[in-house]
Amino acid sequence: NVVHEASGTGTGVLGDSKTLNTYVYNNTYYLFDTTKPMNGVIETFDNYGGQYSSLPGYYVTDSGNTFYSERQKAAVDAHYYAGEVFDYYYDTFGRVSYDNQGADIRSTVHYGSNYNNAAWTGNQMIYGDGDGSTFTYLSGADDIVAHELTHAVTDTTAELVYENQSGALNESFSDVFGFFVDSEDWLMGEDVYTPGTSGDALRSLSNPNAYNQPDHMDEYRNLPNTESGDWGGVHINSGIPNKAAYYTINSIGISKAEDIYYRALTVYLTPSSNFSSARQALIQSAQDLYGSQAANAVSNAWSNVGVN
Ligand SMILES: CCCCC[C@H](S)C(=O)N[C@@H](Cc1ccccc1)C(=O)N[C@@H](C)C(=O)O
Ligand SMILES: [Zn+2]
Repeated sequence: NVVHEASGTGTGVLGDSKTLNTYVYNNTYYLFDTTKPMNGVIETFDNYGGQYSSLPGYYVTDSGNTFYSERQKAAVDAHYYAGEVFDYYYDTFGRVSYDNQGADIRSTVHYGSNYNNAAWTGNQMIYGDGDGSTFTYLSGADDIVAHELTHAVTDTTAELVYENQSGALNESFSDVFGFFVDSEDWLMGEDVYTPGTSGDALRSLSNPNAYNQPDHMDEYRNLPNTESGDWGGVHINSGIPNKAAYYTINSIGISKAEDIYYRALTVYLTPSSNFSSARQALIQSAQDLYGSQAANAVSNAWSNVGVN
């Protein structure tokens, strides 16, 4: 409520300064954003690598509403970018939080030990610190935050099963909306990937091959549906739908593409959708919204990656 709303400042993972929506109570400021519609709050926690508690951990607080410490950097970005992704879905599609019902958006930073990953647990986002070589704090990249929060959108809409082709689609939609939120480049995770090396990334939508992903069905990797098989290669075969998205966006533009991807995800896709049914869902969404020229562009994009 308004009497407790406050505006703080923080230093992000990359050393940048950000304004934060905070909450003040008993002279303590919390990373707790109550500014969004439908009473959904955005709240950020630190669980100290699980040393003292499981999830979510402890609210990130500061006595001066100034979140400048090294430890607070990951929380500053997790909090700020969660708000940015909320705003993206609300401003672009009118969607109120990931469930369209104003669900609270909860993040925990400093998860695990040198954890080179981030995830949606089914209830909240978690961000590792990285090992300092492969990754630095993973919440420092807005495309990663958008990737994880899009899993929550997928889980409340298409519910694409996280294995094989439906799982690769699940991963791809998270990457594609990561691009839509951070559409300055086709790279994924570049802001926090290999802090010692510039210009590289974990994945590329424009050139999946550059990071050992297939970009055509001829290169589809039939991996076992096990953890060591990346659940049938969900992070590998996502290169194919990612490349189709690259072609689609290049031919019809970001604005039309994001509407088509959102409609496919929320209206047509189902838990067991495969690449071919995703192609059909996107063609139908394009036809519904923008007619046959856009529908043909989508069809061509998927033909270019060998999916018909
Ligand atoms: C529980 C473990 C599996 C969860 C995988 C999460 S959803 C995921 O896909 N995380 C992203 C993080 C990311 C996103 C964009 C850019 C960089 C990194 C991911 O791709 N993780 C890779 C490292 C993986 O799990 O193989
Ligand atoms: Zn993912």
